[in-house]
Amino acid sequence: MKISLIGGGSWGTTLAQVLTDNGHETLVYDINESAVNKINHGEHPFFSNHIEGIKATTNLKEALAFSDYLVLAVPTKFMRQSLKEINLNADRKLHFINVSKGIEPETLKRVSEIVDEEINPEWLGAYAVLTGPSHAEEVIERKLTVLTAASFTPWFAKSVQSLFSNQKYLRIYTSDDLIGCEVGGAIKNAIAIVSGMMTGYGLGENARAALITRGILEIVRVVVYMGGKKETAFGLTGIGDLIVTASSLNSRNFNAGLRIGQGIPVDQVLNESKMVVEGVRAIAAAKDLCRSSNIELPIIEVAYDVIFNHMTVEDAITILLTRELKAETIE
Ligand SMILES: NC(=O)C1=CN([C@@H]2O[C@H](COP(=O)(O)OP(=O)(O)OC[C@H]3O[C@@H](n4cnc5c(N)ncnc54)[C@H](O)[C@@H]3O)[C@@H](O)[C@H]2O)C=CC1
Ligand SMILES: O=C(CO)COP(=O)(O)O
Repeated sequence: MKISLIGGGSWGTTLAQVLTDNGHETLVYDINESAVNKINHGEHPFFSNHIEGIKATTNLKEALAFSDYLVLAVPTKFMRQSLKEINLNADRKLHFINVSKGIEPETLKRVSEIVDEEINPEWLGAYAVLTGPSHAEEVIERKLTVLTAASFTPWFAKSVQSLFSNQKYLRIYTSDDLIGCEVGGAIKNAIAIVSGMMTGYGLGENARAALITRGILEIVRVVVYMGGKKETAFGLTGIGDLIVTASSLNSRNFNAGLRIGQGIPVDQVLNESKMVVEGVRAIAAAKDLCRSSNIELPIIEVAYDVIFNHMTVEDAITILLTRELKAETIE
């Protein structure tokens, strides 16, 4: 098959390599000319790995003419604008596979909802999210990875499953819980930033295990509040992705938190990150949910104060430790 990828960053280019490995033809669209040139010269724009058989363009019309299947791989901050441009240039039904992880803080919308709002029903075909524990740094080296393709449209979840699965290093499960998968993938980034902060501040593995355990419960609460299934949060797209992101130096979110925990000012950390740190917007979105609902997200609330209100990591930890003592609840 032919598949176009919108966004040729760390993840978009890596997934183009997966699809090429699987025998498909790919065309990557990116607004960054230097990234496009690198891809056309067989270089990954963000890693030192060579890539093979992938073409790239800065011309959106060319990418839309190439395929009816679009992989959406731009950071969620640019997603709405990118979809507006796709809608303006579309001339037939398109099927969307979103691989970005975030919730729009201004609207609390998931990517599938943004697609529904921005793409004219005439051009809107099927939609799926492909998500789970997957650092691009490992996938580009063809290290074993397992993901989930979720859609309200069963044939499309299966179609995404067979496009991306191979018997060498990538296995895809399907799910019908689109909401749970989208929300889990977004909120785990918030907890991953906190994990980095704690590590940067000097806490150890005991603290990280506690954070992952209590953090997944905050993810469950947001998933359920937004209409997803609790069980989904205990699968690849929730706990699986949280484990990999909250404990790896490959994670942009963990790394940003690490530097904040070491005392580097938040603005400096975010300005110096060459790649997207999605968790900052996830923290803002989840904090807003807290304000407008009665869900309890103590970890995300202190993370918000560290990122947006100059609270120190030390004070954030003190706030968590001095909460009222109570029985352990797993919900
Ligand atoms: N890097 C990773 O390991 C993984 C990333 N993701 C998610 O994938 C999404 C993208 O992340 P990365 O690839 O890491 O980001 P990145 O920062 O490496 O690359 C983003 C790319 O998008 C391009 N871009 C920005 N606006 C655009 C537009 N309007 N049209 C076309 N291209 C545009 C940029 O030029 C850049 O090349 C994020 O939501 C991230 O959470 C998901 C799984 C793994
Ligand atoms: O989503 C990811 C791994 O599954 C990538 O996480 P980071 O954006 O923190 O690198």
